[in-house]
Amino acid sequence: MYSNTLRTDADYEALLARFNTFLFDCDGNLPRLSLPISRPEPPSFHIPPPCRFVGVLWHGNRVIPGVPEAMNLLRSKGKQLLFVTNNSSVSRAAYSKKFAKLGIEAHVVRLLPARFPPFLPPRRHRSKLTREQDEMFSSAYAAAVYLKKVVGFPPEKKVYIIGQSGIQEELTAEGIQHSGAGDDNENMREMEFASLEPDPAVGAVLCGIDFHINYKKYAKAHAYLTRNPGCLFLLTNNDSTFPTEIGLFPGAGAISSALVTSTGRQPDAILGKPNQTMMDCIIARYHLDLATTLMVGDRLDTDIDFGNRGGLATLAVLTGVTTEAEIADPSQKIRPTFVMKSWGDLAKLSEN
Ligand SMILES: O=C(O)[C@H](O)[C@H](O)COP(=O)(O)O
Ligand SMILES: [Mg+2]
Repeated sequence: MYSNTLRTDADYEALLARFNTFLFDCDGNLPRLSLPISRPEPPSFHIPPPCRFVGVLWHGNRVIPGVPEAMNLLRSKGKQLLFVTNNSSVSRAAYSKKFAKLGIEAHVVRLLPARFPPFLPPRRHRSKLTREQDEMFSSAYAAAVYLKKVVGFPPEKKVYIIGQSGIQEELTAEGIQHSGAGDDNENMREMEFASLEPDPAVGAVLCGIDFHINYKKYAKAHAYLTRNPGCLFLLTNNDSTFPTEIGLFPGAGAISSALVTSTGRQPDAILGKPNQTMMDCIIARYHLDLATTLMVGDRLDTDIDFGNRGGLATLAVLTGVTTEAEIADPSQKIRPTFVMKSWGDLAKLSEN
């Protein structure tokens, strides 16, 4: 048993009294990605064998019992909620659809479509949220802000993307030109190397989770990274695995490792959890008081390490990738401040 496992109403009340801002991990699955659930919703909440939940808030297309009520309780007490995901496959706006579908209130800015021409969008496309009201942070957004604000990426240069629409839309929203991603989903024909002539405008390769990865994308990224040593090599995140409702599959880190092998280069920056670039963005954007901010996640090597390194208290839930035995293991180097069986357990307080 871990020394600081919360289980009683008094434990939960003390947690709410101590913290004002709650950062939540979200987890991989999204509507278009999770496997279609053909059977009708079972009357009771049934966890299909052989896997457990895969996260903090939801399990595939099903919200973890008690989570919406627990989140409403936090909002009723005036707490600040932020959602932080390493999943770069879709934009933050797409996440807002998932939250709505699962009954979790989340204030997420709406982005322009990836192909939107670079002029002022019509009113219907402009988000009504201010940046401070936006509650969603993704590794794709962190990468776009890093390129814009930290690198000062030249407007005439392009980013070659191994990844999906999430990265395209976040780069477009920051006015950064890009190529690759879905444009290269169709693999090259045998030995058609002449067609891979690199685009001289490319000044960075940005790699994230890509469910349509192929040799053409790897060949183009390899060419950019080896022919021009000045070409930046950036990862949205390097999670080893991607969590789904039927288990773990290769993650963004597995996708980018092929480029590390072929180019002999290490990434110049990795933007997602547990790396602190995203944490620095969040702390600066929301002027967080670290003493009253809690990071809630299910993975020790990303969520909990992210919070620990950022100087936050951390809470590991047991509805995801990490088990209590792993946390309690004396050799475990990444230790959360607290452990809870499920974040949904907090809903009990709203019944009082
Ligand atoms: O491989 C990945 O990209 C990650 O496993 C995945 O997206 C994690 O998402 P998070 O748990 O940070 O919401
Ligand atoms: Mg997670």
